Amino acid sequence: MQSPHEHTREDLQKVFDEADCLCDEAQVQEAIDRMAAALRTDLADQNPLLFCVMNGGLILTGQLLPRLPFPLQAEYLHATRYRQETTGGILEWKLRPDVDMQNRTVVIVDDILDEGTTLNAIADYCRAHGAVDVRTAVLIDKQHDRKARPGLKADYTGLEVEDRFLFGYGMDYKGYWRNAPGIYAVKGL
Ligand SMILES: O=P(O)(O)OC[C@H]1O[C@H](OP(=O)(O)OP(=O)(O)O)[C@H](O)[C@@H]1O
Ligand SMILES: Nc1nc2[nH]cnc2c(=O)[nH]1
Repeated sequence: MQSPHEHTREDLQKVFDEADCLCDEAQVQEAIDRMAAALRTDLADQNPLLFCVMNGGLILTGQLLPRLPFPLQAEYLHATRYRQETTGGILEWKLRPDVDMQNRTVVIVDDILDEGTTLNAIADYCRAHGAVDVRTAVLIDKQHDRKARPGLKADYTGLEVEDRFLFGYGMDYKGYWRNAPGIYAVKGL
């Protein structure tokens, strides 16, 4: 793995400056509003247990939670498949959830459903640990035919985006630019 110091501030700024903005902040905010409305309709009386999938799910979770004004329990877990690379490998658990899921409605919140392996594995883990209803929520669904199962979708999706390497709103470019205020595609990727 590269040390962060191998990426200079100038190089990282160039990645941002040359990237294509696929969805601006207003579009992302509208998408989060729509997701929150659907979650309120479906889950307000379910006392759900919501997991933020670190690190990428951090921003979506942080922006969804204040839009969900009903009793829910918020926790986090950490699973990674890409580390700081642009292609995925085997799912690695960095922190498994440490909370009783027996008979709970669980909502898993992540930034992106790409191939779907990460969300599938987390959902299976929650069901195996007693969750009775597992819902998945992602800001981005990347459009291609490499899904872990044909037609795989999250229960709640913010935006459908073309098959490029993306950063922003939680998604990283080599550990950077999770803070980019929109959905960006790296030039040439
Ligand atoms: O649908 P998939 O092909 O499985 O990819 C999606 C996953 O990839 C990213 O995580 P990553 O492993 O990069 O970890 P991060 O959240 O720390 O960036 C993203 O946050 C999702 O969890
Ligand atoms: N940052 C980032 N992480 C991902 N994980 C799966 N696909 C992507 C992507 O396009 N960008």
